[in-house]
Amino acid sequence: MTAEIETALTINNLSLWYGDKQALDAVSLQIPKNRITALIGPSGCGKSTLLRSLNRMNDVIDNCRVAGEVMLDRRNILERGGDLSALRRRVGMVFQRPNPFPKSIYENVVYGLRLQGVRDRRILNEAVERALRAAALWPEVKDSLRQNALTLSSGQQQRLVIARAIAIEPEVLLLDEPTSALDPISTLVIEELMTTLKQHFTLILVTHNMQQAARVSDYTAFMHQGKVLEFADTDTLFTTPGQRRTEDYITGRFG
Ligand SMILES: Nc1ncnc2c1ncn2[C@@H]1O[C@H](COP(=O)(O)OP(=O)(O)OP(=O)(O)O)[C@@H](O)[C@H]1O
Repeated sequence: MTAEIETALTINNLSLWYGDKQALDAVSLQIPKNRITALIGPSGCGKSTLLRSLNRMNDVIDNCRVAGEVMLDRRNILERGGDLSALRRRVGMVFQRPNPFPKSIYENVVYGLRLQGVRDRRILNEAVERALRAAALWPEVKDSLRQNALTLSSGQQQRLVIARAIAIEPEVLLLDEPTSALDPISTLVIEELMTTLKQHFTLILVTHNMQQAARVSDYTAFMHQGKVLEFADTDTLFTTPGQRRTEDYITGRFG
């Protein structure tokens, strides 16, 4: 990685077990700031587990044990006793299926701000417009902010969920297969959106779609059986992979 690129998150020797099953095995990665990093690899290799570790979503799973460090600004976010809501304000997450709340478009976007105690109507209005513009949804919904979010199409719902995540201005946005439930046109809209969002946020994207990883990401980590086998800038990883397994996977020979 070139020297001028800052690091948003540093993962040191991260291992994770679900009961006796080891799902992550000594993962170390430096996630570049204001870039898109894709996590790819065959089903069950640990992509979602790694992503979910970065805002401690695995905490709720019984029998889940972690070792290692995830450093965000020189603090290990895995330390016990850390403030989880503060962490999730800094590291937001978007899931495979759009999951807006059954509330108005407006209330979805201001949800996190209201939790933080923001009441000033002007601040909330500005945040709604800013987040919806950033999520490329404003022109479509600006006249129907009081409409129930569940009346939107799935592609619009996913952009709304992204607006909800970015309204509280996290530093890192985790995206777990954010387009796998969408049609090709909505997928392209979200892919374009990701490339504009990286100006303000660090994005980490789990995807099964090799073309998507190649199209949108700046860096790619190839995972296999809980390990990161290869991490490189996306062009290098896709054109001249350093490992035989990476090559076999990206050319469709396994996985
Ligand atoms: N809650 C859980 N309890 C027990 N085992 C789990 C749990 N979640 C995941 N696993 C196991 O951990 C391993 C890694 O799973 P993970 O979902 O992280 O992989 P993945 O690469 O994201 O897979 P996919 O591409 O299929 O979504 C798999 O063997 C999976 O079965």
